[in-house]
Amino acid sequence: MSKELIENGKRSAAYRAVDEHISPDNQVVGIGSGSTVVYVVERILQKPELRHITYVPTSFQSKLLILDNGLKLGSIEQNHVIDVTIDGADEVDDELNAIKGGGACQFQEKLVAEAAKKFILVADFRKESQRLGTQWTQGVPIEVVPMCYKTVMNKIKNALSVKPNCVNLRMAVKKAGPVVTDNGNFVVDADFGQLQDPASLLKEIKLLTGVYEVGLFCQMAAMAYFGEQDGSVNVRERQ
Ligand SMILES: O=C[C@H](O)[C@H](O)[C@H](O)COP(=O)(O)O
Repeated sequence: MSKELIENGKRSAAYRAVDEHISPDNQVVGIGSGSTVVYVVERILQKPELRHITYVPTSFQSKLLILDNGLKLGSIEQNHVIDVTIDGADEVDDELNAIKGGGACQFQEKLVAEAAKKFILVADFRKESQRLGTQWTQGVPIEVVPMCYKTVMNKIKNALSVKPNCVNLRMAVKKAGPVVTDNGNFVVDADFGQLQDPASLLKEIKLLTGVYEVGLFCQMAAMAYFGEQDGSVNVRERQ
């Protein structure tokens, strides 16, 4: 798969979503995390009429993206109501359920998505599927409080109605030891194969003591934009 095709896909999805959902009437906009959202900010910067807007980040990466580009930074404490949040995804199904957290940002992302009147997903063609767990096979990202990571992993293996194929503590790449999130927690990736009922699985995992947030965003997005290999953008709308 050429990197150029993937980047073009991310860019075209992000540009279209900004064009259709962020307007000068907006006061507060949520900025997701990850590599696709970089193109969201790129498009915003091309529109001087969007400069007055306050942008609320969903991670340290997204905060830097806002600050380094001279946009107005806001916080969720100051802005409980957000006009629209645009974010990336690791996989999105037919009903606009999404797996998120490939970059370990799912907690703040969910917070900012929930505060938004409209939540929009942007992704390249690799993220589009009929059923979650088809394209994204690394597992559902689950943020856990460090002292309970072992007990949570055991409960995921033994106490849920769906048995996982494997459960891994996510390890850092350029640091010894586990990934540490922006909230000081660890991430466990639990592979359940294709998900038959993501909403029920989300509820079950969320109830485990020590779970901080689950990277399943069920029925939250209003629309998803996928940048395709031929340069077009496929738009899915929640029914
Ligand atoms: O934790 C990370 C986020 O959920 C990202 O939005 C997600 O991983 C998609 O990232 P990317 O746009 O880099 O594929």
